[in-house]
Amino acid sequence: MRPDATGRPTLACLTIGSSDPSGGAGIQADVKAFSALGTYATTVLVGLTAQNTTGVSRVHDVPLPMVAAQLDAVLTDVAVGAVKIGTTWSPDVVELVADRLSGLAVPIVAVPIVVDPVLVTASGSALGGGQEAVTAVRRCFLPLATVITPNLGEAQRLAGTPGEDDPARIAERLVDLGARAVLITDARPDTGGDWLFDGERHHPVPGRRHDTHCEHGAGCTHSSVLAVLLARGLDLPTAAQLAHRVAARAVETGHRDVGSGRHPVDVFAAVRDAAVSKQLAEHLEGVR
Ligand SMILES: Nc1ncnc2c1ncn2[C@@H]1O[C@H](COP(=O)(O)OP(=O)(O)O)[C@@H](O)[C@H]1O
Ligand SMILES: Cc1ncc(COP(=O)(O)OP(=O)(O)O)c(N)n1
Repeated sequence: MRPDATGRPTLACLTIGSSDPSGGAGIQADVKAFSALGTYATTVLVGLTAQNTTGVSRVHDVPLPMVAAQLDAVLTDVAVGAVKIGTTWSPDVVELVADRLSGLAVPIVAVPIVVDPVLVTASGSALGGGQEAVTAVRRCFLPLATVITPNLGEAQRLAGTPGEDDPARIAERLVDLGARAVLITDARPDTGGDWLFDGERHHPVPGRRHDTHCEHGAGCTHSSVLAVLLARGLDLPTAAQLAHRVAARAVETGHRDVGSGRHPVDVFAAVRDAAVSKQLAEHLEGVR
C-alpha cells in the first residue's frame, strides 16, 4: 500500500450526501475536510442543491438506482476507513443507504459511521425533507451510526423534544431512541461548544463562539473531521474535542470575502494554524 506523507497507509473516507455548488458545505466541504487531514476522499451523491451563502433555492434527487450504483462502485473497490453521511432528505435514500452499509460483506461495524443529520442550514433554509425523512433518519441511521452530530435544533427535532434546551436530556432521549452516541454541536449558543453523550457518560466540549459570520459548512467540516479522527483510532471524547477545535478555527479563519450571506469556513487555514496542527500531530502520533 502506498503510504501518505506521514508514512501511514492511505486512509480512504467516504462521504454520502448532497452537492453545494457554492462550495462551502455539503459534499464539497467534506472533500476539503478529508483532504485537509491528508485522507483520500470518495463520494456518493444523493442530491443536488442550488444554493449559495444566502440560502437554498432548489433541490433535486439523484435517482435511487444511481445512488445504489455509486455505493456499489465505491464499496466493492475501495476499502473505506470511515463513512460520513450528510444531507439525505429522501426517506427512500435513507433506507437504501442504511441497507447497503449494514449489508456489507466486510462488516462496516469496524468502520466508524458519522451521521450529520442536516435539517436546517446556517442560512436558515430547510434541507432535511419532511417528517417522513426525520422518521427514516431516526429508524435507519440512529442504530447504524457510531455517533450522530445534530446541531441543537436538529437534535430537538430528531428527539421529538421541541421545548427542551438541555443538551444532556436531549442526547439521552436520542440514545433511548436507538443512537449509540450523540454529539450535539453548538449546544450552548450563549457560550459556544458542543455536548457529547457516549451512551454512558456526558462529556461537555467547551468552546468559544467566533463572530466572523463564516459558519457556512461548519457542520459538514466538523462531522468529516470527526470521521477521520475516529478512523485514525482516537477515542470519541478526544475526537470530539479536536473536531470542534478544527471547526471553530475554520469559522474563525473563514472566507469572509466569499459570498454575501453566511460566508464559508476555511478548513485548510484551520489545519495550517500552528496550534491546531500541533494538537492534531500530538494526538495522531502513534495511532494508525
Ligand atoms: N461561530 C462559531 N464559533 C466557533 N465555533 C463554531 C461556530 N459555529 C459553529 N461552531 C462549531 O462548528 C461545529 C459545527 O457546528 P454547527 O454550526 O452547530 O453545525 P451545523 O452547521 O450543522 O449547524 C461545532 O463544533 C460548533 O461548536
Ligand atoms: C448540500 C448541503 N449539505 C449540507 C449542508 C449543511 O451544511 P452545514 O455544514 O451544516 O452548514 P450550513 O449550510 O448550515 O451553513 C448544506 N448547506 N448543503
